[in-house]
Amino acid sequence: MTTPPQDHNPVINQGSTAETPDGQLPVGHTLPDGEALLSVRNLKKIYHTDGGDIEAVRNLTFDLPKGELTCLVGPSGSGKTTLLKAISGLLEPSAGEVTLAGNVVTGPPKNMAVVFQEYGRSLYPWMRVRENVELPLKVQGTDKAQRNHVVDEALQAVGLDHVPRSYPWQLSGGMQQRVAIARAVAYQPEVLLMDEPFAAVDAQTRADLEDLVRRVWSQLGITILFVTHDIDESVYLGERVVILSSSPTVIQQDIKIDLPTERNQLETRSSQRFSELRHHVYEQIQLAKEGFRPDTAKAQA
Ligand SMILES: Nc1ncnc2c1ncn2[C@@H]1O[C@H](COP(=O)(O)OP(=O)(O)OP(=O)(O)O)[C@@H](O)[C@H]1O
Repeated sequence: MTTPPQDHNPVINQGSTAETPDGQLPVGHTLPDGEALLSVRNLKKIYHTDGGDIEAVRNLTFDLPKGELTCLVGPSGSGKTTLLKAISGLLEPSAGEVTLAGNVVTGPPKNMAVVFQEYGRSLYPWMRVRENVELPLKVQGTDKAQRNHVVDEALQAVGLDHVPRSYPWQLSGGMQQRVAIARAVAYQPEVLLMDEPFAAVDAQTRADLEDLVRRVWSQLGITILFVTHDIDESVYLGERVVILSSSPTVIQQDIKIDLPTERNQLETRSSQRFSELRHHVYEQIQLAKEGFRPDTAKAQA
């Protein structure tokens, strides 16, 4: 694997001193002007609670180029959801900013869609599958002919074109999550954020949904940021894995995943490279859990 060029000026470098495999990207690296679709700059989030302030995210910087599938992985409670909510405009950052296609995010942007873990709560039970998928397009004012076309395509993409008239509660958990993905895809977002979307489904369904996400990504060219605490999932899915430190979170490492674009649950997961990458990410998460912090390690160096 070749090490990518490191000539992007880091705004900040929260870099890890831990051993890393080839292909590690400079932490906190930024892309030249105009190359990033999504930019996170010095993002900080402090929750003010009765029990005191909780700093969840600390001065985090990274870029997502258009069309990349990136996984964010970190220990439980590290701040993954907080970061995703701030990126999606659902949570106001305490400092720093997020820009999407050059525009500062101050609320949920039109060209972004989010899929959450709780598919059961994200679908309207009184609406049929088709109506659920169609709803955001209706709200957006898309005309009926175009809506029909886009909804058909989205249902087909997730393999649910045979149940358009079912209600969500008539479907399995995995099928409901596919409806949520179809709805996000039908909306034709530039960026799709996914927050542990498969945490509540069984292992076999999870594997199918992972392949579905990669298929949708390669067919439609959407930029995807996928949050997970599952190390294997992050390596299998991502073209890049951003590892978060424990709370208050900073980027611990940023790794390019040099597995083939065509992935297969059996072959890819049993390949030597998958095992090496998985091993590396696992070690980093263990370090994070033990309290290793790239920012303090650097200060002490
Ligand atoms: N609404 C809130 N008010 C106060 N503190 C919060 C709030 N939401 C999250 N936190 C705190 O911020 C930190 C990060 O939480 P967050 O849910 O973002 O982590 P996470 O990595 O998504 O966790 P998990 O993997 O367990 O879902 C934690 O210390 C959490 O207690």
